[in-house]
Amino acid sequence: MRLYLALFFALGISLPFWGGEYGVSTGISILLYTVLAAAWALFTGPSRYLSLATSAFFGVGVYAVALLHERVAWPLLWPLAFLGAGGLAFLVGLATLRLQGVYFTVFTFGLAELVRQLITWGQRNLGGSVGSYVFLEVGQEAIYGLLLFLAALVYLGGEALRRSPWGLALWASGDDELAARHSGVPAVRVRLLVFSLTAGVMGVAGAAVAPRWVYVDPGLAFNPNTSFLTAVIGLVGGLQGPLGAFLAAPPFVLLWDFLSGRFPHHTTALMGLLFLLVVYRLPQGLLGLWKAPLKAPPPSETHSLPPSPAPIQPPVSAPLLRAQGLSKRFGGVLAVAGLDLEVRPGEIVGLIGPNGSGKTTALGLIAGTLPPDGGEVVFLGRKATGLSPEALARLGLGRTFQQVRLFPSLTVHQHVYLPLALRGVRGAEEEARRLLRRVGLEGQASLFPPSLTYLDQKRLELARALALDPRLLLLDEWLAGLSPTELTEGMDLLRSLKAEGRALVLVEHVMPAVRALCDRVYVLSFGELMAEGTPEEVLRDPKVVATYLGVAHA
Ligand SMILES: Nc1ncnc2c1ncn2[C@@H]1O[C@H](COP(=O)(O)OP(=O)(O)OP(=O)(O)O)[C@@H](O)[C@H]1O
Repeated sequence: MRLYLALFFALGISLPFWGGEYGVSTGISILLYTVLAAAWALFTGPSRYLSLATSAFFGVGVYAVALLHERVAWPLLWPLAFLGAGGLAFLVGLATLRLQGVYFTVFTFGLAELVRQLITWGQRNLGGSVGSYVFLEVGQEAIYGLLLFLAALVYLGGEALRRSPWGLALWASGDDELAARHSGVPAVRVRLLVFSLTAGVMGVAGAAVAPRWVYVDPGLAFNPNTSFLTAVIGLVGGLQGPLGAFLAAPPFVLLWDFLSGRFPHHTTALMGLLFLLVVYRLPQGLLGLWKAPLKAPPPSETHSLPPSPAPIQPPVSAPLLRAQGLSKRFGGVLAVAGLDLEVRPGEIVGLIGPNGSGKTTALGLIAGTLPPDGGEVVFLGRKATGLSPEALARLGLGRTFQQVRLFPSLTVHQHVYLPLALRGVRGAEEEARRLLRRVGLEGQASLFPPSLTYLDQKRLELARALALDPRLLLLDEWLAGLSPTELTEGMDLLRSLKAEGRALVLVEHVMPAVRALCDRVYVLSFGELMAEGTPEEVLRDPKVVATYLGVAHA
C-alpha cells in the first residue's frame, strides 16, 4: 500500500514535466475524482450514510469562483469555498443526519437539484442571465498542483481521522449507533462534523477546477453525474479508508476517457456494467484485496496510572437512581406498568422475573434507550428522563445488552479506548489496556470482535462500559451462558466493581448468582412489581415461587 501511494505521488509530482498538456489535463480529472471520492468515502464509509450531494458541494465551490473571482483573488476563494460547502453541509446535516440512512440519501439526492434551481432562479432574477464567465489567468499546472496538494491533505487527514477518537466514534456509530451512544458517542454531532469537513473539501475541489471553464452555468456546476461518479469510484475503491479512491480513480478515469473516445454513445452503459462486475467480484472494493485491519492507535502516552481506580465515594444518603411510575407500552402490550425502583450507591440490585415480564424494557427506560410513556427517572439527583443515552453515559451510567452489541470495525482495544478518549481521560491508551487486563482480554487487544468467543465478547462489552467509569452499571443477563468456572470468575469481577463503590443492576435468570451477589431484588411479572426485598425474602415469596421459580427453588 505504501509503495502504491509512493508511486501515485511520485508520478503525480513528475507528470507536469513529462506528460504534456494532455497528460496534465487527464491528471486533473484523475486528481479531482481522487479528492472527491476520498472525501466522500471518509464520511460514507464509516457512517454508512450514503451521500449523493457531492455535486452540490462541488458546485458551491465552482460558483464561489464564478461569482466572486473578479473581486477576490483565486487563492482566497479556496477557504471561502470550504466554508460555503461545509456550511451548506452543516445546515443540511442538522436537518437530516438524525434521519435513518435511506432518507438521508434521498434528501442529498434532491439537494444538488435544489441548489441548482435556486442559483438559476437567483441569477435569472437578480443578474438577468443564467451562467457566468470565468476570466481567470490560471494555468493548468496551478490547478493540477492544488489538486495534488488536496489529495495529499485528504489522505493524511483521513488517516489521522481514522485513528482519532472522532474517527473511531464515526466507525462505531456506523456499526451500531445505539451501542455507540451508550458508550458516550455523540453520534449525530460526529456525523455532522465529518460530513461538513468532507463537504468543505469537495467545495475546495470545485474552486480548484473552476478556472478550467470559460463559462459556468448551474447545469455544469451542479451536474448529478459528479455525485454518481464519485460514489461509484468510492465504492469500487472500497470504503475502509481514503486509500480506495487513490486505487480506483486512475483506472476509472483513464478507462472512461478511452471508452468515451471509442464508444461515445455507450460509455455510461459499459462503465455501469464494469461497476456491477467489480462490486459483484469485490464487495469490499479494491481495498478489500488488502486485508490490512484497522490498527489500534499506537501506544504513545506514557502517563503512569494508579494500579486500580480509587473507590468512588458517593454520598450515602441520597439514592443514586430513583425511578417512579415508569411505564412503557408496545402496541397492545404493557411491557412496564408503573414501576418504582431505587438503587443506592454501591448496591447490587437484582431485577428478575419470567421471560417477557419487562426487565429489558425497564433497563432501556432507565438507560435512555427507550423514552417512557409515563413516570420519571432521577439519576445522581437530577431528572434523567428525556436525556439521551450518550448524555447518561457521560454522567456515568453504563449498560450491556442481552444480545452482545459490539463494533465490528473496531479492535478490542479501540472499543475501550474510545469512551475513555471521548471523556478526555489522560493516558487513555494505557487505561484501556488496564481495563482489558481486568476483564481478562489483555491478550486479544488487537483482535476484532468476530474473532472473539461469546464469553470474551461479553467481557469486552463490560470493559467498554467500565471505560465510562460508571457510577451505575446495568447488566442485562451478563452471567447467562457461562460455565461454572466462568460464572465464579464473573461473579468475582462484579463483586470487585461493587467494592469500588459502583452500583449494579443485574437482570438475571441465574439464581445462585442473584442470591450470592444482590443486596436487594425486584421481581417483575407482566410489567408490574410483584415483590421486592432481600434475595432470601423474595426467593421464598410464594407468589414469586409460583409464577417464576417453580416449587424446586422454594
Ligand atoms: N421493541 C418492542 N416492540 C414490541 N414489543 C416489545 C418490544 N420490546 C419488548 N416488547 C414486548 O414487551 C414485553 C416485555 O419484554 P422484555 O424484553 O422487556 O421482557 P424481559 O423480561 O426482558 O424478557 P426476557 O427475560 O425474555 O429477556 C414482551 O411482551 C415483549 O414481547
